[in-house]
Amino acid sequence: MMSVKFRKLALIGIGLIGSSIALAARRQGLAEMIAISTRKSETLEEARALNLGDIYTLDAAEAVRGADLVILCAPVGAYEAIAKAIAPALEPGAILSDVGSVKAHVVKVVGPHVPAGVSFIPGHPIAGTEHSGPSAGFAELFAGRWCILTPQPDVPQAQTEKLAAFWEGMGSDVEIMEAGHHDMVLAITSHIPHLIAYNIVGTADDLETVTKSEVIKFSAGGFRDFTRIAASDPVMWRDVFLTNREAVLEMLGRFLEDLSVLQRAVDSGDGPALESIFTRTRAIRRSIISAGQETAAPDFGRPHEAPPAPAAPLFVREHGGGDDA
Ligand SMILES: NC(=O)C1=CN([C@@H]2O[C@H](COP(=O)(O)OP(=O)(O)OC[C@H]3O[C@@H](n4cnc5c(N)ncnc54)[C@H](O)[C@@H]3O)[C@@H](O)[C@H]2O)C=CC1
Ligand SMILES: O=C(O)C(=O)Cc1ccc(O)cc1
Repeated sequence: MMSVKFRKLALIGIGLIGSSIALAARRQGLAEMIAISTRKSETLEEARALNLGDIYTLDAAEAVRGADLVILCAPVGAYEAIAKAIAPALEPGAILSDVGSVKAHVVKVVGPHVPAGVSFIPGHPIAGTEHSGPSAGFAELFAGRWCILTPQPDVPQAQTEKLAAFWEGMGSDVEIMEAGHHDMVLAITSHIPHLIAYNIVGTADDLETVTKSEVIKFSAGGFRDFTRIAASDPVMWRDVFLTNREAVLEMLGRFLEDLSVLQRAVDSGDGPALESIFTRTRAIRRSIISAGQETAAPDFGRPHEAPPAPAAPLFVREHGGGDDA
């Protein structure tokens, strides 16, 4: 594994992800100096009290001046304004990256502001929690987790390798992907699951026939898991759904079709259909576990192998189903 040390790492935004990068980069000796910039002075003071960096400033351009690695760690909706503000201060030879949960939008709004000679390599660590803010971070967050990089066409290979070495230094495995494809993959594996969690917790809260105290008192494991996800940061997730609209709507369409298959099976008392769907999904969960991807409790050190893809579509839709339905 290639080892790397950046001269000055600038983190713009210092919540869960920014603070985890600061802690991991310092622990692993991946940067000589860490500059931190936030929008609000309270957050900056919180970061200073936690001793997350070496330089603290409310001026993002000042943070990136002289930096050879700049990582945007704010909600995606703030990126365009940040890109405009830092563009004149970015040094030739620097790497500009980010950690946002969507990628095509980031390429679209940040890309036009990137000066010549700066390598723009958007990224996304597939690691997080439902907590937010500078005190939520921890150095082990990225260990054993994937980080997806989406290098832009004219970026020198050596720069991508340097950024990959940085993430590997924090314990991640790196995969290179095209931004639009990333957004499709994450829409189904992360964005739709969050939407479902926000919805089910809201629905349960709105019921008249079942009281709030009954929901709390009798919430079984499944519902509790949903409430954890539904506690995720509202601003960050608002921005995910505003900026990955197309991929989310495409996957949501598929999801709703499959949900109506289940609805019909319940309505008509079709036991064999229900059992067959549940048998397939149980096998998928077991294949993920046997590949070492998931454990019963959160485990930040687990390895990750892609689970085998199911051989056939899980749901048979009325119009015949199939991958391109
Ligand atoms: N929370 C998670 O589990 C994961 C989040 N991400 C991505 O990481 C990014 C940051 O997320 P978190 O650290 O979880 O959020 P967070 O809410 O913990 O932190 C965001 C930080 O950004 C800064 N900020 C907020 N608004 C800003 C603005 N308008 N201009 C400049 N700075 C601003 C503040 O310092 C704030 O503390 C997001 O783009 C998100 O999509 C990626 C992987 C996992
Ligand atoms: O807390 C959880 O279960 C998550 O799903 C964390 C997460 C949230 C957003 C991302 O873009 C990546 C990972």
